[in-house]
Amino acid sequence: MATEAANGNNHVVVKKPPTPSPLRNSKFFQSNLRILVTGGAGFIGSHLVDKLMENEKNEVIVADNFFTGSKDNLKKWIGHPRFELIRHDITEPLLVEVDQIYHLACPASPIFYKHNPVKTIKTNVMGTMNMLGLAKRVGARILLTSTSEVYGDPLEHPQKEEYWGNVNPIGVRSCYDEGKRVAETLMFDYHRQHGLEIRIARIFNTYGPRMNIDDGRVVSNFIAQALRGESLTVQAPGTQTRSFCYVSDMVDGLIRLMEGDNTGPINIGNPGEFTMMELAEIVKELIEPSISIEIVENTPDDPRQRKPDITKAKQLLGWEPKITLRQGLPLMEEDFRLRLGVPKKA
Ligand SMILES: NC(=O)c1ccc[n+]([C@@H]2O[C@H](COP(=O)([O-])OP(=O)(O)OC[C@H]3O[C@@H](n4cnc5c(N)ncnc54)[C@H](O)[C@@H]3O)[C@@H](O)[C@H]2O)c1
Ligand SMILES: O=C(O)[C@H]1O[C@H](OP(=O)(O)OP(=O)(O)OC[C@H]2O[C@@H](n3ccc(=O)[nH]c3=O)[C@H](O)[C@@H]2O)[C@H](O)[C@@H](O)[C@@H]1O
Repeated sequence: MATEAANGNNHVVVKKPPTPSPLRNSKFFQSNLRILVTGGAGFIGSHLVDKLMENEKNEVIVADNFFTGSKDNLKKWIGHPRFELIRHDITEPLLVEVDQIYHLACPASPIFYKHNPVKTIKTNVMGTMNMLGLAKRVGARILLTSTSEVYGDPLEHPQKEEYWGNVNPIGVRSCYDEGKRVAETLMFDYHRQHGLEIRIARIFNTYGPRMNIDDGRVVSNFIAQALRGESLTVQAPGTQTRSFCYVSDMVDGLIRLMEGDNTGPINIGNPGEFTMMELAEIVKELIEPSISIEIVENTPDDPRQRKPDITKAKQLLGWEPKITLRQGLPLMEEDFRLRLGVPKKA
C-alpha cells in the first residue's frame, strides 16, 4: 500500500493511476476514447449510451446479462462500427481494453433486486471488484452508479454526501443498499491502494422513457396503471417522499462527473420532493382523471423520506436538473402509450 508509514507517518498517499495500455496509441484505433458501459442495456444505461454515441470520437462497449435490460433498448446502435454489445455477467471477469468504465450493472427495481438477493449482492461486490480489477489492469477511469439507498431510512433531511446513513444490514433491501455501500468502499480502497481514478454518483430516483413497463417502481407503475385504467396503488402510508429526476438530466450529471476532477460521492438527483399520494394525484390529473387511488400494503424498510442536497453537484459539476416532474411525466407517458398500444384520446 502506498503509505508513508515506513517513515513513521501514517498519512495515506494516493498513488498515480496506472498507465493506460499502449494499444491506445495504435493506428488501428479509430476513436479517441473507448468506453465500457456495464448495464448499458438497462434504463439509465441505454440513455447514457445514446448520449455517448452522439460524440463521434467515442467507441462504446456494453456488457450486460439482460436480467432487467434488453437489446431492444440499444437496437439503433446494433451493427454500428463504433458500438459493441457483449452478453456478459459481471460477476465473471471481463477482458477488454478501455479508457473509461461507467459501471451501472445491477438490478435497480426493488422487485428485481429482491428476486435473487444473493445474486444482487454478488453483482454489487464481485461485479464491482471485477470492474475495478479491469480498470486497474488497463488504467481506466471508473464511475460507479451508487444510490440514495446508501442513506437507508435517513434521519437527516435533505441528505448531504457527508451523512453516513441509517441502513438495516440484515433486511430484505440490504442486498442492494448494503451491496452498494460495499461497492463504494471497494472503489475508495482501490483508489487509495492502487491509485485508480474513481467517480461515485449517488443517484436519486430516476424516471423516463424505456423503464420496464412492469418494472415495479412507482413512476412506471402509476403510469402503466393509469393507461390500463387500473387504480393507482399507493403503498401505505402514502406520506413517504421521493425526489424524481428525469433521465436526460441524470445522464448529463453522470457524464459531467466522469469528465470532471472530483471523485465524489456526489448526489445526482432532483430536489423536488413529493409524497407518493401527491405523485398519484399528479399522474391522475395529467393522464386519467377518472381513475381511483387505492392504498395497499407496503414492503419492509421502505425509506420514509428522501431528497438530495445537490450543493456539491452544483458547485463541483456545474450541474442541476432542468426538467420538472410535470414536464417529465408526459414524455414518459408518450413512450408508455406507444409500447402499451394505448393512443391518447382525441
Ligand atoms: N433508476 C434509478 O432510480 C436509480 C437510482 C439509484 C441508482 N441507480 C443505479 O443505476 C444503475 C442503473 O439502474 P437502472 O434504473 O437503469 O436499472 P435497470 O435494471 O434498467 O438496469 C440495470 C442493467 O444492469 C444489467 N445487469 C444486472 N445484473 C447484471 C450482471 N450481473 N451482469 C451484467 N449486467 C447486469 C441489467 O440487465 C440491466 O440492463 C444501477 O446500478 C442502479 O443501482 C438507479
Ligand atoms: O433512487 C434510489 O436510490 C433507489 O430508488 C428505488 O427505491 P425506491 O425509492 O423504494 O423506489 P420505488 O420502488 O419506486 O418506490 C418509491 C416509493 O413508492 C412507493 N410505491 C411503489 C410502487 C407502487 O406501486 N406504489 C407505491 O406507492 C414505495 O412504497 C416507495 O415508498 C430503487 O431501489 C432503486 O432504483 C434506486 O437505487
